[in-house]
Amino acid sequence: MANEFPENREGTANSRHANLTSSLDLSTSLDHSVQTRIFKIIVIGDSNVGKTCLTFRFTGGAFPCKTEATIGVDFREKAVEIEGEKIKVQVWDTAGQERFRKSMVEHYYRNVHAVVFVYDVTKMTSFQNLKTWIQECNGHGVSSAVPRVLVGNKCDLVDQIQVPSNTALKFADAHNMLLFETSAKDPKESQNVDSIFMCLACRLKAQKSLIYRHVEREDGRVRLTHQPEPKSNCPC
Ligand SMILES: Nc1nc2c(ncn2[C@@H]2O[C@H](COP(=O)(O)OP(=O)(O)OP(=O)(O)O)[C@@H](O)[C@H]2O)c(=O)[nH]1
Ligand SMILES: [Mg+2]
Repeated sequence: MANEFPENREGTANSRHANLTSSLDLSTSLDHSVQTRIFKIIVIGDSNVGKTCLTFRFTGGAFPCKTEATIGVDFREKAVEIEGEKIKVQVWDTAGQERFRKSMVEHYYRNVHAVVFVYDVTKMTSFQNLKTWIQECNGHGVSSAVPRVLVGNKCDLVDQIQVPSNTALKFADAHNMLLFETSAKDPKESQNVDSIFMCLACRLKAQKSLIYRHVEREDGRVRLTHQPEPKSNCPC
C-alpha cells in the first residue's frame, strides 16, 4: 500500500527560530513539480509521552538516541504513495510543555487535516490529561470530521504499564478514535508506528472534501482545478 520515497524533510519552528512563516506556509502549499497533496497531521499530548520519538520513527525510521523537550514545534515530512497517488505527510511534532507551546497553539490547529493524541501507557496522568487535550483541540474549531487517533506509547515497558488496554479502548470508542498501542523505541513496532500515520493518510485521501488542486498547464498557463477522488480501497 505505501511505498516510501527517500526524500524525508525535517524542520523546526519555535521561539528560537525565525523561519516560522516559511514552515507554516508548507501546510497549505502545493508541490507544483509533482502535483502532490500535503496532509498536515499534528501530534498532541503531555510532555515526555514520546511524541518526538514517534514522529522521528515514522519519518526517519529510527528511535532517536537523545531527545530534548520540544520548543514550539518541529515539523517533519514523509513522502508516501497511496493507491498510486504521491502524498506528503507533514507531521507537526508539538511541544507538551505549556511554556514552550503557548505562543504556537493557534498555528498547530490552523488548517489541520488530522490529529494524533498520544499518552504514555506507563503514566496514568498522561492518559487522564487527554480530556484537556481534546478540549483544546475542539476549542480551536477542529471539526469532528477531522480524523483523530489515540496512541498509547512506551508499550515496551511491559512491567510498568498503568493504563489497561480496555480502559484506553473505551475512551477511544467514546471519542470516535482508533486506538494504537505501540512503542517508538521497539524496532519490532516500527510498522505499527507507520500504520498510525498511514491509516490517517488513507482516510484523508478518501475524503473528497479535501481541496485537491490539479495543476494543468495549457499554453504555458497554470490552471488550478478541483478533481473528484475515486473511492478508496484502504483497509483501515
Ligand atoms: N521506553 C520507551 N521510552 C520512550 C519511548 N518513546 C519515547 N521514550 C522516551 O521518553 C522520553 C521523552 O520522549 P520525547 O519523544 O522527547 O517526548 P515528547 O512527548 O516529545 O516530549 P515534549 O517534547 O516535551 O512534549 C525520552 O527519554 C525518550 O527516549 C518508547 O516507546 N519507549
Ligand atoms: Mg517532543
